[in-house]
Amino acid sequence: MTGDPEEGMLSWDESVFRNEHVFEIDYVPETFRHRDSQMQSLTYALRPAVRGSRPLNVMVRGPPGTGKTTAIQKLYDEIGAQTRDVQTIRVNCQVNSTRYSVFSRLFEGCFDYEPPSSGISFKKLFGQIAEKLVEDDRVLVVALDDVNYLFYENEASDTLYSLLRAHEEHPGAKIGVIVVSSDPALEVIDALDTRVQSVFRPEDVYFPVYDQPEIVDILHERVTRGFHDGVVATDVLERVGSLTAKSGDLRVGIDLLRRAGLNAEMRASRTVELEDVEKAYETSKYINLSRSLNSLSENERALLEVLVDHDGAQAGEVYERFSEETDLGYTRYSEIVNKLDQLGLIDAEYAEIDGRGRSRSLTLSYEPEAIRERLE
Ligand SMILES: Nc1ncnc2c1ncn2[C@@H]1O[C@H](COP(=O)(O)OP(=O)(O)OP(=O)(O)O)[C@@H](O)[C@H]1O
Repeated sequence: MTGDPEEGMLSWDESVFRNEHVFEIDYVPETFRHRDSQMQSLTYALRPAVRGSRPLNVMVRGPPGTGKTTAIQKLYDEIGAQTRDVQTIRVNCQVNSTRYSVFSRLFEGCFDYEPPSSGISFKKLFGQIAEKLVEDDRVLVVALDDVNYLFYENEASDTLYSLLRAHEEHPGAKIGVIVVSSDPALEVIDALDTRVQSVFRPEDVYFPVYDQPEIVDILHERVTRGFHDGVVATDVLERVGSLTAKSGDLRVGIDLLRRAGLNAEMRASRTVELEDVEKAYETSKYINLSRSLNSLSENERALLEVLVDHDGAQAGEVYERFSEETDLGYTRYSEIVNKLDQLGLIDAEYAEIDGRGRSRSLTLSYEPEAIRERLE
């Protein structure tokens, strides 16, 4: 960047940011407003754990970017400040999407090191975790964050069943489960096997999308902490709020602020202007898409790549192209189609084809170009 001594211009070693870190993905906000009733319900459910008893199980639901993960983090911090007798672990099911890998993560949380990489049976893995809990007389609270991913892999029922029946196979083991789902189309309870339904009666805690005034209020605090005084004027913040309210995903707003700040710096400006926000929105509005794409396996991405060039084609035709790229059979292919559909990346709709019965047509939910760019 070229230095410019003019009034209102940034010199090369200046920044509009006071603390850019507050816009990063892993930043835990100091204050957590507009979620009092949800925090109360969660506290109520987990209180028994602090007294050494098994807590109530909880089902947390709500669209992406509505504060579910942050609520769990806040709660875990509060519990940690109260007692050492509760082991709290958050499992990101986007990353750990099978029962075995969920329990590997629990093992790591309990022992502070990873389970042997040579691989031990699930039974052993589970046994060691349970033994450790009983030995240390600790209650385990497991949050299965983005649990919808376990459903997409057909692993949810087995995972929950093991967790919920732990005390039967391992007397004295006390485990509470918080399942967190961000898929509005997923009826968590209905999607579980009946054997799990009969033992899983969770407290329901719902996180609705924030409305625009709430979004502006929350983002105002980020602006104060993240930018120098006077960098973001009220009308600019209001614009960020209204763009964010379109999806209700707070991540869009946080990303928007950061990118708009960078755009201002690019112009060597001391203030963020509306044009910086509009330009940033072209990228920030896809933040959820980028997140979903990052969680995909190679085969899942390969299918999307085929679809970018065959948007709207029939499933059979797409399979032909897909099988040229991979050696997967039709059953596995169908499973991937279903997963991409559930993730909201594609729309797989049955349609009549003349004289040939029903077939699915596969349509991308985003512009093909937006997907192509983000797959590269
Ligand atoms: N009330 C709030 N106050 C301050 N920041 C918030 C608040 N709610 C959410 N955030 C911020 O918004 C971002 C998204 O929140 P979070 O990850 O908790 O959402 P989520 O509901 O778990 O999303 P997903 O379902 O996609 O995992 C985070 O950066 C978080 O810090």
